[in-house]
Amino acid sequence: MSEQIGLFGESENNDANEASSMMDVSKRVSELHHLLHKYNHQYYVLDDPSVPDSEYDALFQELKSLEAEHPEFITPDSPTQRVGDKPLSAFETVTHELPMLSLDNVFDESEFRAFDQRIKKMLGITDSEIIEYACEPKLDGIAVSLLYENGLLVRGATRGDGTQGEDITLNVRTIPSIPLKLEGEGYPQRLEVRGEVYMPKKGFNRLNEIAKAAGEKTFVNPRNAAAGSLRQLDPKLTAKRPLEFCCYSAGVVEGGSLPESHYAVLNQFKAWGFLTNKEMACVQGIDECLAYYQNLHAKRDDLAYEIDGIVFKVNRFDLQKRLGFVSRAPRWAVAHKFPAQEKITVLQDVEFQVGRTGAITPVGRLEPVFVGGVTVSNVTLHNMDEVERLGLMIGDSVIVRRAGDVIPQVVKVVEDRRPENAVAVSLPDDCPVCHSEIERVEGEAVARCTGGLICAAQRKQAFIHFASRKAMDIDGLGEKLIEVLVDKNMVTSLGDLFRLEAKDVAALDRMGEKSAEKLINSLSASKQTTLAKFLYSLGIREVGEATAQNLAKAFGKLDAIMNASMEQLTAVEDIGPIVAEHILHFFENEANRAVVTDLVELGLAWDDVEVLNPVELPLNGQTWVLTGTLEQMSRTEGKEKLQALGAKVAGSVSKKTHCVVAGPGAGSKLTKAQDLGVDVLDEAAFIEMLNQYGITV
Ligand SMILES: NC(=O)c1ccc[n+]([C@@H]2O[C@H](COP(=O)([O-])OP(=O)(O)OC[C@H]3O[C@@H](n4cnc5c(N)ncnc54)[C@H](O)[C@@H]3O)[C@@H](O)[C@H]2O)c1
Ligand SMILES: [Zn+2]
Repeated sequence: MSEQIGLFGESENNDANEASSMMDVSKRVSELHHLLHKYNHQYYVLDDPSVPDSEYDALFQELKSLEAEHPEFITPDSPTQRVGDKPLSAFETVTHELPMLSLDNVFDESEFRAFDQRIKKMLGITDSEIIEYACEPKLDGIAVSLLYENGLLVRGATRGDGTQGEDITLNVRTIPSIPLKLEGEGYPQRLEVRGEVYMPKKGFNRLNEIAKAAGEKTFVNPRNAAAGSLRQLDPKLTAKRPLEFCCYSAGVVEGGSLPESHYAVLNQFKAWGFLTNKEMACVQGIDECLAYYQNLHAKRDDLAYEIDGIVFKVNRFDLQKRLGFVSRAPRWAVAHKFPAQEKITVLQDVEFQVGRTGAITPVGRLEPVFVGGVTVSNVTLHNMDEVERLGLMIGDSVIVRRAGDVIPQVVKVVEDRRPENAVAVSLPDDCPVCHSEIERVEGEAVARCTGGLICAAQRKQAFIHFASRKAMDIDGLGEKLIEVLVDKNMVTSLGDLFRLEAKDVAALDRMGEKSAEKLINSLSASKQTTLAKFLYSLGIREVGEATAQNLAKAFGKLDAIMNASMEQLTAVEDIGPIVAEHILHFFENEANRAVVTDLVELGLAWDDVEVLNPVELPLNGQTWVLTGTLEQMSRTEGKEKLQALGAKVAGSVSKKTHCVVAGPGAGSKLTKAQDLGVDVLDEAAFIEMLNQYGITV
């Protein structure tokens, strides 16, 4: 470059430009060193990467091309010159007798063809000649070396920094596919077998489900799960993890010999009891390699384990020997990577959707990102527990994963990229569709709209349930007809059904005068019902037939149920605090009450049943929230005491909250209470109040 600039003769200016551009390069190179060292440490040592591989690979490629243009910046400690990272001293150190290297990557066909050409050039063969390649899936796990002496497994080690790894003998011994003793005969006295320890997808999903259910940290992907599981200090933990080992090369060989080609060696290993990959093949030339790549790419999602590309190796050992190595990788092999399944993007917003059953689902709006073969711009965040578990804020950079046909997921927040103006995600107080209050029952992950009867998002479901056989049993009013009536806005509220006129119904597709007449008649006949059926037909959450009957028997009158307190409701057979809370929420909603009144005015009727005497309680009609840690009692105990006084205990603060009890460590709920001007009690004041009502702690 300097020569060229010199030729143009614009020396002074260009020298200055060049100097400053060299400064820029130098600065960027050291930035890249810093970042890649950090990511290496997180990935190889901590088994907890903060960025996806695609991000790492892009930075690595950037450094490689800067170094290619400016070789003066290549230093021995550059990440491009090294393998992995030095492991921690938690395990004994193993010095590899032969270094364990990495692989060069290519990302597209032209880079791959360039690799083939480079090899041919080095071997001094013409372009028309063909090289034999061994093809294997690139298993996404962790490289392991196994040493056998006289056929017995004597040592297992991680790759570490390629020169020194960790002694994980006790851990590898727990992996069923690793033979403790070689089968058959003819093996060298000392034999090092290398391969990948990985976690098949099924086991990975199960492991994460268990962790999620326990509210624990989940693994981002099977690779990190495998690495984390293998490097447990307690081999009993490793033994519980579903790990597999698949061999892919030999290391040290003494006191014996191996076949002359890579493919033959792997087949020999298989005969000695190792698992080899079923997909491996030996092909002639680059075009067959590309066909193999396409074929396996198409099968990628159906494989039982995760792969992130294909490894192609020159099959003949004599050729491998002539090609040799560069600092961190052999020249005779390359990994052709698949498009990334994990990418970083920005969470621009979180919106809340209402499902057919009223479930409120937070949905992340993403800066569109191409991942796993599609552009993803929305991602379900499932529920608020999940949002909290991930620690998500709007504005965050997040890792989005889309593997196979599994729906895209946010798997992690890239914490050190959180902008200063990041905004907490909070559940709205009201349903975005009908503006009814959203309830989030303590202990339940899913929040719901309480406007069951009036919420357009839930309307069809509400009508279908209302008309069903065990509810109002309206003959001739099936799901299809309901869909049409709702879509045409002929009914919006349940009462509208009884205002339908035969002539309007008869005008609908596939309805004649006769069937319209029949429908109107059965609607009118259904009006005489029982209190239990009527209650059931309202579709209150978790109020099934039996609960509806118990309610009817216990209260006798609809009014009494509509105004019942927590204490009265939980006194009813089989009604616990959660169901009681659903009933309370339902009838607290003015719109729901209006629908019920409308139906009664339209003539829905039933005979009264004998009544229980209601009890009045001091906190009837009040909603309380507990947050932070209580020291004199558990949160559950606090909740039970409040309920015993007739209060409802909710999981989130809204303007309808009567009072918040805040212990140490209270966070966003306390802030929200203060913002809304809701009363706040500390634990001492709370206990004092309980005492006043005769409840001792
Ligand atoms: N996300 C991060 O922060 C982060 C950090 C460091 C590295 N990485 C990822 O790791 C890669 C570099 O890791 P690497 O140095 O282990 O190299 P590599 O994964 O690119 O390739 C070498 C490794 O491939 C594995 N492998 C799987 N199947 C194989 C087969 N059939 N034959 C031979 N080897 C096979 C072996 O473990 C071997 O050590 C990067 O490309 C990047 O994607 C990510
Ligand atoms: Zn709603």
